[in-house]
Amino acid sequence: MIPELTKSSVSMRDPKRVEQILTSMRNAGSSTLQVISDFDMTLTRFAYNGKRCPTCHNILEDSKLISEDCKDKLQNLLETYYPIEIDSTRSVEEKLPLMVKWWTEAHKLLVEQKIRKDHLVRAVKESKAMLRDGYKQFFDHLHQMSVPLLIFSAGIGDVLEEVIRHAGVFHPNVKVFSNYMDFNDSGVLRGFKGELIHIFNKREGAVLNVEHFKELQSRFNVLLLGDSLGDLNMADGVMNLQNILKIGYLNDKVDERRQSYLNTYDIILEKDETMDVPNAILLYITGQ
Ligand SMILES: Nc1ccn([C@@H]2O[C@H](COP(=O)(O)O)[C@@H](O)[C@H]2O)c(=O)n1
Repeated sequence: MIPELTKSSVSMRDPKRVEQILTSMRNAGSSTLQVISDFDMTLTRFAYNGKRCPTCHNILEDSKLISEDCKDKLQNLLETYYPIEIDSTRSVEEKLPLMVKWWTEAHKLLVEQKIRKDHLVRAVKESKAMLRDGYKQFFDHLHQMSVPLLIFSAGIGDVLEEVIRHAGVFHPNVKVFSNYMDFNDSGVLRGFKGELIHIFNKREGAVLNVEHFKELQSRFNVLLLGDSLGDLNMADGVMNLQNILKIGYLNDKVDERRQSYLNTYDIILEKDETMDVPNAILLYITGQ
């Protein structure tokens, strides 16, 4: 049906069900579709030439905007909490308070650095952040077909926006839910706006943004892209949901986590740094 689904990186728990969902979504047409995607390590690459690529937080951590002492502290936090984030032996209940602690401590350290809003452009430009291969086709196709793309990220909204603006794909059909920085009148970081979004509270974030989903009521078919089990809840605010196809990038600790991803995502992409499969699926659904 879609040749890319036979790639060696692709696994499916129930290929027949995937086929049924795809047929249903294609028959309903692109006017009924919305795409909801995570950002870090889903739209961005996990690794390039064997080296880890940065998340939104890492872009700041690696930049000249942060003192060496602060870099060490943020690195310690990463080394402590990232292994917990991806630990398949711990429950979400056990991880949740630890994730809140990680995000809260990291944001406090960033605020202490008195980061200037007008320096973010340069930090992104000088960073090693990379969108996945095929990103341009993904963003441009959704734009051409007027399909809304919601990027739902526990990263930093201001940095995320700059990454996609820098790549020339921040089209008007893109909306972002994320942690946005709060700058004072002089353009200096003084905190973060609204409720904290971390990887395990995207359900609450989705429900809080009811107005967005109300506007998209007629788009009852959802293509969801994520890289963590927390991303599975990103579509919880969608109204009149009829079909949802969940694609999960499995980037790290692949053998330990394969079964839980197979149980929860419809399609999993193991160590696949491309947008080939989402792009092929979008072309199919939109009848191109
Ligand atoms: N201080 C931090 C906190 C989180 N991260 C990573 O960011 C990712 C969250 O962003 P999504 O777009 O994937 O929702 C998450 O996977 C954390 O590993 C970080 O790098 N530093």
